[in-house]
Order: sequence, then C-alpha cells, then structure tokens
Amino acid sequence: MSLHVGEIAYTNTLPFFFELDRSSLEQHGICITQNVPANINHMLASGELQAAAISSFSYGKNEKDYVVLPDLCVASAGMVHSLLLFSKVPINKLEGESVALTTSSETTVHLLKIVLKRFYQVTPCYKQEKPDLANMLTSHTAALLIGDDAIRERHADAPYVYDLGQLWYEWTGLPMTYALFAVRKDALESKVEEINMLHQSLRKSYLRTAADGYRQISRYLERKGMASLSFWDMYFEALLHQPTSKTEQGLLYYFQLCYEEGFLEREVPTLSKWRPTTSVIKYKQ
Ligand SMILES: C=C(O[C@@H]1C=C(C(=O)O)C=C[C@H]1O)C(=O)O
Repeated sequence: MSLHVGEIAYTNTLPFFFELDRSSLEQHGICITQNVPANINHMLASGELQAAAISSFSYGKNEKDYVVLPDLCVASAGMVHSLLLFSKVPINKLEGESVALTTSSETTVHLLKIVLKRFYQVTPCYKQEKPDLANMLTSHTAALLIGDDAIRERHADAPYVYDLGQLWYEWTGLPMTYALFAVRKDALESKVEEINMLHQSLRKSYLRTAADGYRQISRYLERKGMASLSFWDMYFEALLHQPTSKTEQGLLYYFQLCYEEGFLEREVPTLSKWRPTTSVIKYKQ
C-alpha cells in the first residue's frame, strides 16, 4: 500500500524536495503529487493524500485529523518576497475597495484579512480570482498573489506593493509560518515506515541544500530564468525552513486571531506533533 504525498509546486518548499531520490521513494511506495497549496490542502483533507506540505491555515482547520511532521516549515521573520499585495492605493485607503485574492492560497488570504482589519482598521470587499495580476487589477483596486506567481510579478507596475511577511512582523514582532507538513492521523498506524522514510528524506534534502547555502538550488532556478542568482540568494536567506519556539509562537498567535475573526471554528492552542518511531529504517538515500 502506498503513501500518497503532496508537494506544493512553489519554490518556497523546494529545499525539502530538491534532493529527494524520487524513484527510490517510489520503490518504497511513496508517491509524490505536485499542485498549488489550495488543491493540496483539499486533497489531504479529503483523504486522497495521506501526508503533504500544506497551508498552515489548513492545519488549523483540520487539526483534529492531522499531526504535524516536526522540524519542517516554511516561515519568515520579516520579508518573505513571495506573498505580495499589489495595490492602486495605499494600504490604509482600502476600506470598502475591491481586493482580489488568489485562489491558490489559504494561509495568506486570511493573513491579509487579519492584517487589514486588525492592524490598519480597513475592511475591503474580497473576491477570489485566478492568479493573473493584469486581469485582477483590471476589475479590482488591489490583488494578492503568492508563491511563484508573486515572484514573477514582483516588478509589476503597481503603485504600491506590500510584503505580507513584513507587515505581520512589523505589527506582531513574531515570525509567520505559511506552510508545514501534516500527516493524516488515520494513516499513522498502517504507514509508519513510509512516514519515517518520508520525514527523514525531507529533512535530509533540506539539510543538504542549506549546507551549501542554497547554491545548487539557486543556480538551478537561475537557469530556469524566473529570477537572478542574487534574487534567489536573498529569497532563501529570508525563509526559515526549520521551526523554532518563536515560529511556533507566531503560528499559534495567527491561529488565535483566525479564531477570533471566525475563520477557524475551534481554537488551536498547541500543535500536535508526530513522534518519529525508533524502529529500524530500511531506507537509505
Ligand atoms: C511563502 C509562501 O507561502 C505559501 C503560502 C501558502 C498560503 O498562503 O496558503 C501556502 C503555502 C506556502 O508555500 C509563498 O507562497 O511564497
């Protein structure tokens, strides 16, 4: 029986996947599917996947069914460079204006709503749209893009561009966690070896890419032509892929605000973490 795993098809999670030996994982029954966060979130919630990198918001929504894979996250303490609000007016003038939200996000759409309401006291009208900036700005005053869609448009000709990681940090002094890895509780018993293997492989990939200062990944991305080597250097330097007590504090505060705003039905006071078992791991990379 296989373990179906979801990979977020954005550069911010690449360090966990870049060094994976996918064919070896497949031989051990671990099959990886790529998609944008909103779709991966849905596939894990429906049981189509058993483990995945998901929007942190989606963990908050489904926490009774999930455990978090420890030591893996996508977070930043300040600018993140790929969660961008493009606006025709200053952020504090968005009251009653129309704001387009990318359909691919769950964490950042709620983060934006919190930042605008709690920190700037403005409540625009929100509408979900496909991540196409030109179209979004034709019929809306501002538009939120995430991930590689935001990176591609980072020099777009919008009068105001705001980085959501920076706004959250300025107001809270805390890091924000955008994505984490979750496993369905109903897969824990039957897939223990595969989960162990997956966890070790993701950690190993991250540690290898970080050990060379993200050099190999950055060169690979530069060759793909989306941005320069210096952009990728800056990008990976800003991202945190290893949780700390501070990133956890920031995430729990975000969940608290999501609950207070009615985005989450239940409070999420702690993260329930999967504990790696000590059973012999057959897999070697
Ligand atoms: C840092 C980012 O975080 C992403 C934002 C997500 C969201 O808003 O739901 C989900 C996964 C993350 O990969 C990014 O998109 O660049």
